[in-house]
Amino acid sequence: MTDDILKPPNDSPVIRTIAMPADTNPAGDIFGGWLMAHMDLAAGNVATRRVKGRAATVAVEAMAFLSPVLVGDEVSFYGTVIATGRTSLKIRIEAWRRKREGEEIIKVTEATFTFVAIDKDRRPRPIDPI
Ligand SMILES: CCCCCCCCCCCCCCCC(=O)SCCNC(=O)CCNC(=O)[C@H](O)C(C)(C)COP(=O)(O)OP(=O)(O)OC[C@H]1O[C@@H](n2cnc3c(N)ncnc32)[C@H](O)[C@@H]1OP(=O)(O)O
Repeated sequence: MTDDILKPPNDSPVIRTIAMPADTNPAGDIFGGWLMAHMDLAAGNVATRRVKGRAATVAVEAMAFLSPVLVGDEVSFYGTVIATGRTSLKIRIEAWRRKREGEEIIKVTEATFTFVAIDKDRRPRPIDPI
């Protein structure tokens, strides 16, 4: 097991929430789609701050689910901009779970989202350099 599976990022999470019974699949575990939606939201939040305006998801790279999320888990979504192009940017999102009554934290999934800064007509617009 590599170190990055054992330790979450140092930054504050973009989103931290509790997995609820309404978020489960028929087997009682949390839906993968619930995680994906939160990851998109977290990446969108990071993108919106970076591009100082609207941004749209244009692509998501492969996502593997490493560990199930259970009802009552605290789930934290961390996001980092890893590359910036002319109008697009790539954001790495990691999701980590903590059991309700414990301190152990486990990586659940990770993925790289590509967002495009868009204008009022929903067309790509250049991203300001930092
Ligand atoms: C009232 C408002 C409140 C706001 C409150 C904000 C709150 C904040 C938190 C909320 C956050 C929510 C976050 C949810 C975000 C969605 O849910 S968005 C909805 C889902 N996404 C969509 O509907 C997008 C649909 N796609 C499109 O409209 C068009 O593809 C786009 C995005 C406008 C791009 O148009 P295009 O003609 O493909 O653009 P093109 O010039 O070819 O390429 C532009 C850039 O994208 C890159 N690109 C294009 N396709 C790809 C691809 N497949 N892979 C990688 N890169 C690509 C290009 O390489 C290029 O990059 P740069 O070299 O310029 O850096």
